[in-house]
Amino acid sequence: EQTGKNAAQLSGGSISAEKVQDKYRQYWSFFHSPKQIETIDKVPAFVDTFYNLVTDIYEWGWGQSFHFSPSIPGKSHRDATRLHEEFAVDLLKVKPGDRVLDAGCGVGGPMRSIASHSGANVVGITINEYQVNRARSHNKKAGLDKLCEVVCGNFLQMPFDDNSFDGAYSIEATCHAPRLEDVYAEIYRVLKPGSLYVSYEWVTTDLYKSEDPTHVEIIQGIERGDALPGLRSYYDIAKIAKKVGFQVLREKDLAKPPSRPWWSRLKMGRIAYWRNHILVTVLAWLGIAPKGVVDVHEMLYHTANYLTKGGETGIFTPMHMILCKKPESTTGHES
Ligand SMILES: C=C(CC[C@@H](C)[C@H]1CC[C@H]2C3=CC[C@H]4[C@H](C)[C@@H](O)CC[C@]4(C)[C@H]3CC[C@]12C)C(C)C
Ligand SMILES: C[S@@+](CC[C@H](N)C(=O)[O-])C[C@H]1O[C@@H](n2cnc3c(N)ncnc32)[C@H](O)[C@@H]1O
Repeated sequence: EQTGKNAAQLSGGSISAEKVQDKYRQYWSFFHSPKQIETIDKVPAFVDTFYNLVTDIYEWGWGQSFHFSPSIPGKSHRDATRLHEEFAVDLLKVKPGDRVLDAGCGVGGPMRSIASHSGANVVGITINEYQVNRARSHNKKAGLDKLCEVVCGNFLQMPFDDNSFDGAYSIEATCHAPRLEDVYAEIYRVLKPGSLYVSYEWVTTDLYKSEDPTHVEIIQGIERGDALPGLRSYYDIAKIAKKVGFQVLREKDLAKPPSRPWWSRLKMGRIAYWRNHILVTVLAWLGIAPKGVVDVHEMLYHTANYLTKGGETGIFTPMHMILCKKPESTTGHES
């Protein structure tokens, strides 16, 4: 992580440099014609395009774990991130040698902490091929390629056998699914009976009021800057988990006090964003970084502001935790 991306290596993921700007326009066209985003089967391709555009900037400006965590006084962001990841796998009660699924693994930051902490074998899946290559290379560098495997695929139709995992987790990833029941049903299918699944969900909280235009603007800003087909309410998560057959063991918004704000890291970065903006603009002007990178960086800057407002107003959380169990006997679903 310390020797990660530098600005001169910014790219458009698997998109060739000259097409980055077009792909950025295509990304926005999803929001300009809402019908497209409602066409559920187009969402994975739209999410893939998004991650081609942002993966390098995320790694460069945030690190290898593409998620938030509550800040912890006296601890670095890196340690706070790792503890948030270890908390997830501790809930799963897996042992060394068990096989654990990471649904939506990014470039594998969480996978590596979780494998080292638990000794379990982690299999990650991501829709984005560029992330697969980055994750594999990081796993190798970290000496964790024996414990960590990465597969390119869609978590709505996973290339894994039924009942083949001893545990599963998803960190800030299932928010990209147009219908949460589809990804939860897939995770349910691949888990062995009696195994646990934990997810950190992006949701609107009970403070969100759909009749308040400021609230609507913040939530739309988050959706547009983060490739989300539509944020769900916290209220729907457990209902959907039960619908696909899970027993819900625990549910908690990990952002609520006494947790410290997850958005303070975003707020503190204001000066860094300006420095980054200048750097990206100069690199694009010199022809070193692809042209569209400047637009993508600007979009992320605005997204950071919407996310901060979502955190400050309390109408949004990126860490609504749900812990589920696939029953030992799977005949008949709970209502
Ligand atoms: C879970 C998801 C991603 C969450 C976060 C990892 C990212 C959300 C917004 C991102 C960022 C915003 C501002 C960028 C800044 C302008 C740039 O200079 C450096 C990178 C940023 C800080 C960037 C880093 C990652 C985020 C915090 C979603 C997609 C479901
Ligand atoms: C915000 S990133 C989080 C990554 C990782 N969990 C982390 O915390 O670093 C969301 C991830 O979900 C993946 N994803 C989104 N939709 C997907 C889909 N339909 N199938 C597989 N992966 C998907 C993205 O490719 C990305 O890797």
